[in-house]
Amino acid sequence: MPWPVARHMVQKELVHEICIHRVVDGDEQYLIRWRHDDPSQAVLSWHRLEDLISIADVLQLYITEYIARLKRDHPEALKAPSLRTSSLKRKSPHDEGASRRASSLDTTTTPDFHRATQKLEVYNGVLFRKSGDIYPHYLTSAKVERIDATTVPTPAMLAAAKAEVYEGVKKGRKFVRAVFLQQLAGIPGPPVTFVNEVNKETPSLSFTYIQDYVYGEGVSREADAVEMGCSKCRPDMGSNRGCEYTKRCECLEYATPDFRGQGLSDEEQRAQYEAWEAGDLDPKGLSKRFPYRIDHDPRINIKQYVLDSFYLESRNVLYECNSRCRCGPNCKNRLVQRGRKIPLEVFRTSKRGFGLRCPENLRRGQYIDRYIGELITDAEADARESSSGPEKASYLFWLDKFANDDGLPGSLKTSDCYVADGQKMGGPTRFINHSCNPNCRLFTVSYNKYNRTIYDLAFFALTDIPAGTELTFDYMDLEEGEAGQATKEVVDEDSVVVDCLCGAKNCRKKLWM
Ligand SMILES: C[S@@+](CC[C@H](N)C(=O)[O-])C[C@H]1O[C@@H](n2cnc3c(N)ncnc32)[C@H](O)[C@@H]1O
Repeated sequence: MPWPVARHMVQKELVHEICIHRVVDGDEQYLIRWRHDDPSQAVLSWHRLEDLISIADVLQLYITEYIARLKRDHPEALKAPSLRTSSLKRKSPHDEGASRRASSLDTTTTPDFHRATQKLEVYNGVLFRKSGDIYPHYLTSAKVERIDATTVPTPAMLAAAKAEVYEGVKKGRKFVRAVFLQQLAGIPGPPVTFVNEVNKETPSLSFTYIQDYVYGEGVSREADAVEMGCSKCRPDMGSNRGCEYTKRCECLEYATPDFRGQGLSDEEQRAQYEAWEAGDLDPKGLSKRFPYRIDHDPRINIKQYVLDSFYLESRNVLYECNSRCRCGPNCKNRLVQRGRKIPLEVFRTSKRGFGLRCPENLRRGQYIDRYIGELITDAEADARESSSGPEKASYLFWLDKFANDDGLPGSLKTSDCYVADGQKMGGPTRFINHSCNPNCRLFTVSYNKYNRTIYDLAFFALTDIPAGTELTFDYMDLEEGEAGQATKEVVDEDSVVVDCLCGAKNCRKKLWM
């Protein structure tokens, strides 16, 4: 359900900050400082929550900082009964209806967007309204109430805000929560719900839910010009005749070869595989391991395609068919591209911020969702990483699977690789936390064997995962033998140290080693 159209919203680009709040006749109001070249002359105006939908992220930041200050300066204020008698009831992760209900707007706390903004107190200017938006207008007229904007919030305003203590932002917090639920409700596919039974926090609203990569500056999809589909496969040809006849499917040309059924001993098969991995064996014309297999879950008698065990235990690339292929839309070599099929739930963990889980049982090899974000260049990723804190590393994924891969055409240098940055935009998988003993893994999925720079990152379940279990993956995902090397590289750079709180027996104690 989309937001009801607000008749009057503050123009986000023109807002400098929210300075303070107050409660008037039970209505929470927030004082906006509008942008102005001269800070002392800035227009200031009080607004009710319904005006603030376009700056709900600014409101969230204001409330978060206000509560942090209260916690520090007036811890007794947070012991007010209102905080303890939380109205946030536990919603069962299995009760889809409850979560759905929660995501529709609560009319007791959600402002009436259709109510016109009534008379507002404005200093240093006036407000005018155009196409549903509110703009400030600086005025020098003697009739306009003037204030030195640099003295705001005044001691009287601060005292009023303090007197209200925690209660003063209660509706604001609910408003922020409602906006977040609305964001989740806008994600296509099975529901993505939200539960927080730990505290009253809401995930950041400074995040845009997108459905595919958003290309940043310097990122181009050029390589798609050479995209080719398989030409010898035919629609609905069935097992061992369509793309599953992997010797013939051109999309699978670079997929993992299958040395089974050729009378080779296990050792010979392994030697062949190692030769292929080292780039010493041309995969052309060899049978390939098909990426997906049918899985039958006897508990619910459902058959579905899951990732083949061999791939699940490796980190090999999954090659799927594409829109230019002759095999057609029913081809079994299309799973990730069909999108998420499972519901998800964002929830508050006790020590690691928010996390993600699935309210249904997941089968080993089951596809979960993609990791998406803004696609940026390697240079831009380096710049963003060095200008932010260590947290940044958790959101950057280098698409470097094919870097320095001399065995394949189109191999590239790491500096030519793109990077998916999921910090400001992405999907619900941005909430997946790290574990040193994970139950999911991120795989490379290519739809174009010639495009080595842009491919999908897709999460699959590594084990059967019971409903409601937190989904995790290893942020480092080192292959055997890589650990020592990686430790040295990152520690030498002296950059990223975040304590790992995954609690696994084999915990490496650091998120980045
Ligand atoms: C991609 S985000 C995951 C979602 C995050 N918990 C949130 O609330 O938005 C990565 C961040 O989560 C936290 N995190 C994830 N796994 C963790 C772990 N095992 N131990 C400690 N913090 C973790 C760290 O702050 C990390 O930078």
